[in-house]
Amino acid sequence: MAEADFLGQLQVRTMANLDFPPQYTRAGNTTHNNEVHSIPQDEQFAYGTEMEEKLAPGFRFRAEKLPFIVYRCAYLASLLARHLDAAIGVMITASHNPAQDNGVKLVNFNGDRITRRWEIYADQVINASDADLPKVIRDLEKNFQRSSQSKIASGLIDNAKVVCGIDTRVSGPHLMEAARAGAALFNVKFVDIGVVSTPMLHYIVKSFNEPEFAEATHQGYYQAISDAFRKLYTLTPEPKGSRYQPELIVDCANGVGAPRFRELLELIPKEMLRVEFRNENGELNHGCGADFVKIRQNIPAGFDSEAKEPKCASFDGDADRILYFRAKKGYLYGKAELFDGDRIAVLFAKYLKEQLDIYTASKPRNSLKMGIVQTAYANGSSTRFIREHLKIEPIIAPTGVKRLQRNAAAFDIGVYFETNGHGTIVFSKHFDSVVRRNTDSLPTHLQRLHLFSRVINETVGDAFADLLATEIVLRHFGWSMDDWMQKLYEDTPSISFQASVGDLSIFKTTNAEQTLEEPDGLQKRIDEEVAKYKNARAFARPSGTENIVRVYAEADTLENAHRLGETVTQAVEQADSRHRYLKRFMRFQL
Ligand SMILES: CC(=O)N[C@H]1[C@@H](OP(=O)(O)O)O[C@H](CO)[C@@H](O)[C@@H]1O
Ligand SMILES: [Mg+2]
Repeated sequence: MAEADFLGQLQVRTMANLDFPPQYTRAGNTTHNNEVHSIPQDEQFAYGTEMEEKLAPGFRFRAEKLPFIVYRCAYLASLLARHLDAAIGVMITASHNPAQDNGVKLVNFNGDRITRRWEIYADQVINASDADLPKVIRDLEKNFQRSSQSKIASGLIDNAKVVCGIDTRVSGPHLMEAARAGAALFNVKFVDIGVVSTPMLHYIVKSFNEPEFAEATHQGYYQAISDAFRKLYTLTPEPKGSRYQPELIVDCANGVGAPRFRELLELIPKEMLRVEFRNENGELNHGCGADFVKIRQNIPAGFDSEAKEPKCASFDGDADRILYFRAKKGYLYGKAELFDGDRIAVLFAKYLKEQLDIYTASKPRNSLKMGIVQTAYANGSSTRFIREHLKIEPIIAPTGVKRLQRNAAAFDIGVYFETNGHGTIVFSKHFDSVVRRNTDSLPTHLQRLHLFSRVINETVGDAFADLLATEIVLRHFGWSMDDWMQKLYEDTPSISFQASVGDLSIFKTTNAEQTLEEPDGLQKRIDEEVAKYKNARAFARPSGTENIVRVYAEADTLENAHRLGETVTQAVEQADSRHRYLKRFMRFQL
């Protein structure tokens, strides 16, 4: 098409006569059960926030709000796809939240989150009134007209596409149609990849844009990860006296883990790994799933609480988090003993370090640098183990996986995990050039590093990939669950509290959220309390997702951790009331 024609078309298309399907407007917003659920213009939304990034970017609400939001988000994805001439992802999920909720987030060309600039565009597009939307869109498109035109004119538009996935919620298929309509607004190809885990969507988007990475389909993802697992398995003989068990039970949270992980496992022979599935078809995230297990420290629904089931793992609803657990001995009411994100991270790091040390011994000048990133919530014993036994200084990053990932990206091998089980490993270009080469000609330790890096989903934390990686490493060490619990470190007793406060903004932290700069005097009080206990640590930080201050405390015994946590919570609440009192007093004075 001649450039002038295209320009003409684009101008016509982006003038105010744009045709929006009424069911995806604010006024006509229609839900999956065909009810009109209008969204008033004064209801405003935030994808990210202007000042500070949201911890969980995207939109997440009751599903009935979402049709018009998904429509507009998919339009924005199509604009980005056209601008970059690349595949862009739209994931429709509300993760571990209740079944009635849903959400949407966009995935950039490389499998990463979209940039800040695009988060701000998302807010502009979603918050526009129905009447203003054509103008908002036209103004936005002006910024990209040149790049889109020159690519189109030179015939390079073929890579632009919107790739959309949903989780298992009933509202999903309807929202998929809203996304299809949104992408059609800009005539961009739409690829419906159906019910997938969030990490599969990230992986498939990256695969579309880097065809050498993997084939961009469900099967391509299964194939790439299971191939690496099988090859690594053959390079991983079990040590003498091994107590490793190649079987476990998985809590699927009644989510996407059930159908998709079953398919992945079809490519792994039963003698390598046997998985029994639980919670496949019930109510999503209800009494089960990684978030439930972590917060309640309870055995999920569908599991025998009498310790008959030795090795269990739990996914969340969209399978981007994983925890291992087993029934805690001696508890009648189904308490769970957790093998959390910290323990998984340390297990991976110990394995990787072992392979790396062999490499470094032979090539001292061409070393690969490994780092481990945790948050302040990481159990103090895990941090000490990393420092003292692995001889690596762990980095403590502020809460939110993207912040961990950013820190991890500074290393050749960057392991990052949140305690709640969301994490993965990222690898540098230098790692690629040294390790990800023709596998067969490499010495065993490098082959292992290569294959391990392929079992892992480096785009984002992935419950399936993290499970397979954990099993390989347990087999490598010949470890049972007992060994995994006892041979690394013993968790320091810890407890979390929530303080409800009037104004979150008076709590200002520094030092990766471990120290309070404001309100004045509060940190000094916390320090004085911590000093009263052995092996103790405590901090308070405003949550980034809820209107509460979270308090975390650790000490030599659970009773002491509890006492410390309680005192710190009281101190936080007192600081809050004092602030409220002063504010009222000041108003009175004026
Ligand atoms: C203690 C805790 O679990 N915090 C969670 C929670 O953040 P808060 O800022 O603590 O509300 O939600 C985040 C986003 O999902 C997650 O990354 C983080 O780990
Ligand atoms: Mg999730």
